[in-house]
Amino acid sequence: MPRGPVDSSSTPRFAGFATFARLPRLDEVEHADVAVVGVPFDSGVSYRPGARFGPAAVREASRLLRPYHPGLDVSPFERLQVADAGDIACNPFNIGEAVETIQHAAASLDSRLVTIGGDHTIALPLLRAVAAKHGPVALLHFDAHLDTWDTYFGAEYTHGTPFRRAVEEGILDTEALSHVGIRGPLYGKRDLDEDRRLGFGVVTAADVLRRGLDEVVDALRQRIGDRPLYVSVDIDVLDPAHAPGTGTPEAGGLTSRELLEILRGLAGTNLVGADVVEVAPAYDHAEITSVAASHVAYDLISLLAVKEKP
Ligand SMILES: N=C(N)NCCCC(=O)O
Ligand SMILES: [Zn+2]
Ligand SMILES: [Zn+2]
Repeated sequence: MPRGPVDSSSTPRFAGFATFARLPRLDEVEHADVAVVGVPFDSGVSYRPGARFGPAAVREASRLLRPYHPGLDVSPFERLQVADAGDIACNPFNIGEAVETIQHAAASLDSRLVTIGGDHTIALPLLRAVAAKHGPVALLHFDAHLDTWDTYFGAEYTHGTPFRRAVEEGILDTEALSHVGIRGPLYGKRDLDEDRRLGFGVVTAADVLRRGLDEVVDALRQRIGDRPLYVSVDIDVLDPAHAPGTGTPEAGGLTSRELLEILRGLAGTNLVGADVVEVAPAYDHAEITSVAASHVAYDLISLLAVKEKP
């Protein structure tokens, strides 16, 4: 029987250290099927800094999560041993070194990972670690931004470039790459052409509105099939009204309800790892963004649990 969260009906949920969802720490359990790990790194950002404080904010906001997920009909912490692995400590002054550190720390954890960022740079080393175990993976990328740009100021590893690097490195299955929630001004039309050339399909934020959730989910599921799937959620996929606490906000985004419904539509896919990135609490209000991110992480864990359902 897995060790679950602290019981909030006997110990007030606002008391004690904040682990994700009040789960045990990794060193308190023998083995974890799923580990929640923080990566407090934001040296790859192109605008507002502050996502280094994301993991701590999401853990704090996750105190109110409860153990049963009615939408997916699963108690994820009963079905799987889930534990909080703490933070990967990486060099804030050397992005290349930080990328290596994150890759090796992720690879050394013997659990499926749900990672809390940190800026989007961290998706690259996380994907490297996943691909080392599963081979090239399908990618479902929720974001306002393509994040397939080439370089910023000549830098290869930034929060706007992880998925171009990942395609170049051959760690993504280029038959099954999708962005969801794309919107906002670009540098030029070429951005879209190059993104398409890399193999990505785009579901814009407007598509979610106009085509509707069921059609979007069906199209995404068809593209994913039964391939091993990595889900990367940049919280700025949400409208700034739903996620003000982020570094590169863009108007016209998804509601948190739409995002959670799309995630729930992924039940039964072969999810192998996920991240939630770009929570920058200094720009947040009333924990709007970190609450949304904690629910996204909870849904991702629940998807992993549903997958294991007999
Ligand atoms: N990955 C995030 N959040 N943002 C990328 C923005 C890149 C830019 O400044 O154009
Ligand atoms: Zn973004
Ligand atoms: Zn991003």
